[in-house]
Amino acid sequence: MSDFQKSMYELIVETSTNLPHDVRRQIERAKQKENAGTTAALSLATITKNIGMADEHVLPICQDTGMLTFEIKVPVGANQIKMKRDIHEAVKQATKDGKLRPNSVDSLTGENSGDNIGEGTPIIHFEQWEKDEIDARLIMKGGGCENKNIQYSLPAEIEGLGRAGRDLDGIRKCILHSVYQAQGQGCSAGFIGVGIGGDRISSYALAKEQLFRETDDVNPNEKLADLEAYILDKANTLGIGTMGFGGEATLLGCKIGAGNRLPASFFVSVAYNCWAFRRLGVKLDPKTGAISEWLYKNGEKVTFPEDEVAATAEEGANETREVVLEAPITEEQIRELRVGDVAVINGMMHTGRDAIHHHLMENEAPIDLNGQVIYHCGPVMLKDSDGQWHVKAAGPTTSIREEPYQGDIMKKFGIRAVIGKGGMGPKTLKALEEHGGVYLNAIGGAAQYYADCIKGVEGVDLMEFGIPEAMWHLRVEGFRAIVTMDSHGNSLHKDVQLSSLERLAKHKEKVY
Ligand SMILES: O=C(O)C[C@H](O)C(=O)O
Ligand code: SF4
Repeated sequence: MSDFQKSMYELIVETSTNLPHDVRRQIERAKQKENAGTTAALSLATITKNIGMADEHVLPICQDTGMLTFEIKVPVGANQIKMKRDIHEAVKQATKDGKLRPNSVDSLTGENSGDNIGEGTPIIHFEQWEKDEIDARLIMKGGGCENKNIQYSLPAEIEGLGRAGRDLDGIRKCILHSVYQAQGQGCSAGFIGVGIGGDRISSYALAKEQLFRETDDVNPNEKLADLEAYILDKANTLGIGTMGFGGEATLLGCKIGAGNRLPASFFVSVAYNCWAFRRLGVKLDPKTGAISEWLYKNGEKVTFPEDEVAATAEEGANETREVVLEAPITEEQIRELRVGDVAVINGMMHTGRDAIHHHLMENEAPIDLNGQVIYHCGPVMLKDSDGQWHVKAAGPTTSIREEPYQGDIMKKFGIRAVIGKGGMGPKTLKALEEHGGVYLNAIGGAAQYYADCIKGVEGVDLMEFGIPEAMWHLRVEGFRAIVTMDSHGNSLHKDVQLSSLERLAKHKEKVY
């Protein structure tokens, strides 16, 4: 099986860089629904441009290359120990080549292993079957959408929907609520896999398993097929939209599986996957380990036009105001910004995510941050032979994790703008108002699109936190992000959350 390692390397690279055909078709469908010129349409155009760029340059679609999970079916007698070793080598190589971000972090020390190999990572499941061939599938599910997974234990009281009992209607309420509670934070429009029954663990496993179904298949169980169609239809009336900016496309796929449960337990588990739905598979010759067939590549491969972002921006030009910002930014400049404006950033910005925010609470900053822009981002970086760093992927990370720190840090260091995704909460909103700060929402997952705006890496501090968590000093040009929280107490996120809750409550009445 000399080719097995090579095949696994190909599977990893392809999964990270080339979105499956069925996923592309769903994104295209969502695009048709959005009205040209709206923020939702502009965001979707950025997403599709990013998909094209990743494909063309063979680079990660999103900088968070996720928790690598391999599901492998093998004929009797296959050497699983050797296969596991080969997968580890392939993962290390793909990390070295910038196709994967080093994503394996020691939970106790915080140390990043640097090569994606660590206690429990990557996840590899083997199962024997009676067929002669090997079937290897891989899903790379990012941390932001993983954080939006949710598990319900019925009966339960569901926000907006009331009592959910141990029946199909109770299940319906849980699933609808799961989409509402994710808002835009898992980089909507997303896909969900649902597991009904089992114990807590197998229920979640069943949910994740559903994500391996083709997005346009039909559930053989009629009741579940009906529920899937219902959820897809109704979730798209919630008005959460792409990145939670409001709009028509909130959910792109819903797949539900059911297993038996214990008499005393009734779990409904939901695995939320962002639009950057990276899962592929291959069939392999068991003797050589060579790829004989790719999975999830049947039907039309939609490719997206390159110039659509510019065209969509133009169509919306009458409704949105563009403001150019370059650090150091003054309080007056910030006070002029309103929710809905598009900020175009030139000059310097500095990355800072979980470890940096935690660090800055207690320590001084490594550089003067007065009037500066902080970017919630953990990029994929590669060093060349001259010791110069290059950005390989650099989209935003979920900002809400910094909610306990952000306001204090902005005030302490005089930071004027933070860029991230998914929005922040009341504490930050209040600080923006008091201090004169702004929150800018970049398009989650658009890691190639933003990497292209980064024209130079001027340095790095706090590398001891690992590549994704270090503070990178980046020089950018034409980096576009939308003002979604301003210094006048306005928050698009708050508004969308409230209006989507009202819409959710319309589905309170019994359906099943
Ligand atoms: O870790 C990241 O870079 C992003 C993460 O997947 C997120 O969605 O917040
Ligand atoms: S940043 Fe968004 S697109 Fe990327 S892994 Fe996280 S949730 Fe998915």
